[in-house]
Amino acid sequence: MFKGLVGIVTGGASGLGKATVEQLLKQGGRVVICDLPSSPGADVAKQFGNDTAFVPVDVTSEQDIRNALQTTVDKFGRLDVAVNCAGIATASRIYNFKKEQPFDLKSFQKTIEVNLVGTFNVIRLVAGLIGKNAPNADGQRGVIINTASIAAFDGQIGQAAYSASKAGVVGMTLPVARDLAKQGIRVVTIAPGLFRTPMMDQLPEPAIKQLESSVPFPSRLGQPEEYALLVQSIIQNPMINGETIRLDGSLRMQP
Ligand SMILES: NC(=O)C1=CN([C@@H]2O[C@H](COP(=O)(O)OP(=O)(O)OC[C@H]3O[C@@H](n4cnc5c(N)ncnc54)[C@H](O)[C@@H]3O)[C@@H](O)[C@H]2O)C=CC1
Ligand SMILES: C[C@]12CCC(=O)C=C1CC[C@@H]1[C@@H]2[C@@H](O)C[C@@]2(C)[C@H]1CC[C@]2(O)C(=O)C=O
Repeated sequence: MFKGLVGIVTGGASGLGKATVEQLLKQGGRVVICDLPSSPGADVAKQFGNDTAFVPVDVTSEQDIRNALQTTVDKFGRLDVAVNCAGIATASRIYNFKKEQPFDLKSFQKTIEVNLVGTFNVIRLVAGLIGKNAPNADGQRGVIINTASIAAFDGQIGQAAYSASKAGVVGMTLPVARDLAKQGIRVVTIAPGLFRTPMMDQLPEPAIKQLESSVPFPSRLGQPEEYALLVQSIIQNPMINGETIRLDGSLRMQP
């Protein structure tokens, strides 16, 4: 279905990103996995075979993303789709009254830097390469897909930094889609609810069970493959643009 399609997936060594890489490959695409040098990205690429490459990147670095784009062109000749999955989850209350300690500013800045600035950095750089493609019959040159979170809308206690970073991704989706509309590049954001990934696996099982029971239906954590299926649908459907799609089993997070 995606024969000839070339994608970049940030955070592609783990969780939602890794499932996306697998789905794109299954559909006949070729994929560059971008993830931290400390990630298992090299092993993951080896496991997936010749239609993948791993480029160690920090999404906040311009040079790293330029290197990834150069590898994409050298190895696969073009870029059609970029999926932003790289992200970190942090938690802290705005003020700890017992310790008389305000939220650590560096931690806030780091969360914004990776989740928001990193996503922006990738979008602004991949747009140039996708824009070089010849348009299809519909005028489309490619698609950029971002990952926010339902925390962008229903931020819980302790999520000021994480929610702000993800709300920033939601907020820039429409203006960036408008910026790139003339070039025929679509921009869409997915806001996942609770998904079973290494990010979530850090929690003790009883906490996971409790989180599962909070999802109305289906009352379980989402599977990374279900996120990847939405990525596939977004790529396939040319009318989806400038929108954030919740993927959450109708969960609305409690305070
Ligand atoms: N798992 C969940 O329930 C949900 C996840 N999300 C978001 O989905 C995205 C993927 O999360 P998961 O797959 O669950 O997490 P994960 O922890 O399994 O994967 C995240 C990947 O991002 C990479 N990464 C982190 N910082 C990076 C940086 N500066 N540069 C490059 N790569 C970096 C990590 O090395 C890791 O491989 C994240 O943005 C997360 O905030 C959103 C809502 C729910
Ligand atoms: C903070 C949460 C929820 C409460 C808990 O027992 C453990 C947690 C750690 C992982 C967090 C949990 C929740 O806030 C939702 C997120 C932030 C989760 C990591 C990803 C997450 O599912 C998300 O981004 C949801 O939108």
